[in-house]
Amino acid sequence: MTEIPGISQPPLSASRFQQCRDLVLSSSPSHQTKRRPAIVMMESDHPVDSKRTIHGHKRLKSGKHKPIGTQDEVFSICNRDGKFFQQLQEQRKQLPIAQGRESLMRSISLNDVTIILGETGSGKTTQLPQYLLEGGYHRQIAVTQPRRVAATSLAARVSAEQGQPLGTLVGYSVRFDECVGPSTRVKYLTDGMLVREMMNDPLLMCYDVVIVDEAHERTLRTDIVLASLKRILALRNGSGSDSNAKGKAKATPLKVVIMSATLDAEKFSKFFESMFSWFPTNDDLTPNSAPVLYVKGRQHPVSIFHTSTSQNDYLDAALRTFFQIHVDRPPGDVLIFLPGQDDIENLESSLRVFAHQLPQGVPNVITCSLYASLPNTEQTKVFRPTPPDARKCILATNIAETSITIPGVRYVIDSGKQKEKRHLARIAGSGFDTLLTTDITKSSAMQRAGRAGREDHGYCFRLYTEDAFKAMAPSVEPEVQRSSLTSAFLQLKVIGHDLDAMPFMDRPDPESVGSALRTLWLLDAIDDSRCLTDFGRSLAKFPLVPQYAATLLASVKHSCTAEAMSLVALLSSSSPLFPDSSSHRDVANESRMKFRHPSGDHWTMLNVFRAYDEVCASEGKSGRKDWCKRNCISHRALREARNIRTQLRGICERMGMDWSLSCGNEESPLLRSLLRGLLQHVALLQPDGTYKQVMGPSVVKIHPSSFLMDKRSPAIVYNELVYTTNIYARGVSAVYKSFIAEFPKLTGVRLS
Ligand SMILES: Nc1ncnc2c1ncn2[C@@H]1O[C@H](COP(=O)(O)OP(=O)(O)OP(=O)(O)O)[C@@H](O)[C@H]1O
Repeated sequence: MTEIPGISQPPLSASRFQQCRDLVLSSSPSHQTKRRPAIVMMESDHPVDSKRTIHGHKRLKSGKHKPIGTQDEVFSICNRDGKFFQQLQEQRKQLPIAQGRESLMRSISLNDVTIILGETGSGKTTQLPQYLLEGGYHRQIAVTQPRRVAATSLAARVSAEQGQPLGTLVGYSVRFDECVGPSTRVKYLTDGMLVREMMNDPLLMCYDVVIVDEAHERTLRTDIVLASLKRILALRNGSGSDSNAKGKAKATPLKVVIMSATLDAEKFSKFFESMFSWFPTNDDLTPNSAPVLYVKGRQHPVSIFHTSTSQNDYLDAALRTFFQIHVDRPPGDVLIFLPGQDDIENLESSLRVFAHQLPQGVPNVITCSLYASLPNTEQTKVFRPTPPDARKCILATNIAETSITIPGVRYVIDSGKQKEKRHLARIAGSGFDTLLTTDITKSSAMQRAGRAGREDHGYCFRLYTEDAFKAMAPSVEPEVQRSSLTSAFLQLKVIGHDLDAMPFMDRPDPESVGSALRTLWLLDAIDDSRCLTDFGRSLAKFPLVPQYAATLLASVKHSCTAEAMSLVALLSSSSPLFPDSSSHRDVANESRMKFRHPSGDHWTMLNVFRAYDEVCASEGKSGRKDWCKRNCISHRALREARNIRTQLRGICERMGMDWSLSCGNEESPLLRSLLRGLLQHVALLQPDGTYKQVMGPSVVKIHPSSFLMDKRSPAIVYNELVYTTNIYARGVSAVYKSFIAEFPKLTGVRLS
């Protein structure tokens, strides 16, 4: 892929923005201090592939802002005789990939592995599965995506293109949500769900083709899929060591396609080339390379702008750039990439304030957001049509970066920042997860730009200089080298992989490997010889981190499964139950106090959940929301937790567990179950009032937000550590030392 060289072109015309900004900024105390000039943007002289643009594509007359692809809409447009269906077929023919259909199909039929490098918007993700479907692959085709919003929206779009309701011919499968039927042939699923499927079907026998899309993201699950596919190919297509599997599987070879717009194609090709030297082979096996095919061109060009100077405050820069676009540029929605939820919420409230004060004649602004912890129903709002007299502004994290098309988006504002999860395996015994705000990579920048220009000429405004772009790392460090490996290793054990021999594309960090194996051993998921135990197999059945799955399984022994299910659902929710409210912390603390339980945070959380369940029984949607608002509690977290609890109940039922076992208000059974999962998160009181980890070197303090009454309890269990000025334990409950003594793996520890 070519880098975009910079040139100096006139900046965006600033005059009208200046006028508008003066007007709106004057009302905001935080922006009143000084007048800043409009951001000066330099346009790149090579908009993304304008020369290779294929013209002739028209924006749909009837569906100018139609949210093609949202689940609600698909059912109404799946009429194959309808005009809309015909228009979609015309659109399909215009996509650059259509010209290469024959050669793609030929390459896939001749090779076990094909690597496709195609520009953003060339049609890879939506079209290739349909070509395969129409080209005689009779069983299922899996298309993996790193993110759930991409999997669900793509399935809906492709269903519409096939003229079928979603969940029939084309479906999706993501954690806690599935929409497939007996006739489903194309399944869009997250890479994590494919790993889950391998736990029941290690050779993926139900699939003819597995397409690994957006492989450049190198998520942990993508890397596991890639390594597993290598093994599966040897067994299904070659002559692996497992002769039984070979007999059954050879008649049904598997085709693998790896796709991305910004891939280090050579690295992937080499990875698969070494496939047959890695596995034992017979003479009849012809070494098979992985050809790289390039899909040239995109439908519409994207003009790229960089700021002329670096911006210290990307939120302020995004705000000004948005209004600059809004006032100066023709219609089209705006997609702003920001690192995280906090930034999105901050910018959204500023945008709303300023949007209310726009001069007459300037279109309205509608804001909506898109981030991982937003419930599905909220996420799909971004696909809704924008009224003709308004401009939509979507504030998103990098979950909107790859694969998705948001109809109507013509402008992208890229902050150049992202949140990156890192596991610091060397810290605090069991390791420690942290979220850092970091600069994005070149590959991300190109993907972000690619979200514009899906339906028409697009524009991408980067809030960083061209030099900063050039200095960016080409691609992201693989997640396997910076994430906790505990859950992934448990899944690999269940699939039957030998961890030491697993052909990862990049070797994981040895410290993280050690830390993951230690955690699995402590949980009794693996034995002293590292073999998977029955308990470990049961843990893997839950879509939870193994620690919380262990708590849930232990709750049967302590007769508190109903409470444990609610607690782990809350702990697994992606939003915190008690959001930080620095501006009115005292009010928040006071209103939450009525749920306080003397034993600490876990029972306090449970009290909230119980009270919310009662509210749900008597109140409608708005009553529930009001109740949460009054008590300064996150409605989102509770709603998500209720959904997770329902899923867990289903799994418990399938496993023959009695989920109705309740301990009432007796606190010990739940705390003992919790301890079973969080053995590595136990600390003992020291004479100076701090706590020393039982299984790690760190001295920790109880986080100030904790509801624990006795801050000098002899022993505590906690959910996580946070690092600020000190190391704090967050989500804390007091436990008896006698509980800790119940665990033989902790007996080396002096408890008195
Ligand atoms: N939900 C949708 N609504 C409207 N148009 C869509 C939708 N999904 C896809 N398209 C159209 O199909 C084109 C190809 O999309 P597709 O996702 O297949 O491209 P891609 O090559 O996989 O791009 P990327 O690498 O960015 O995912 C888009 O540029 C857009 O014009």
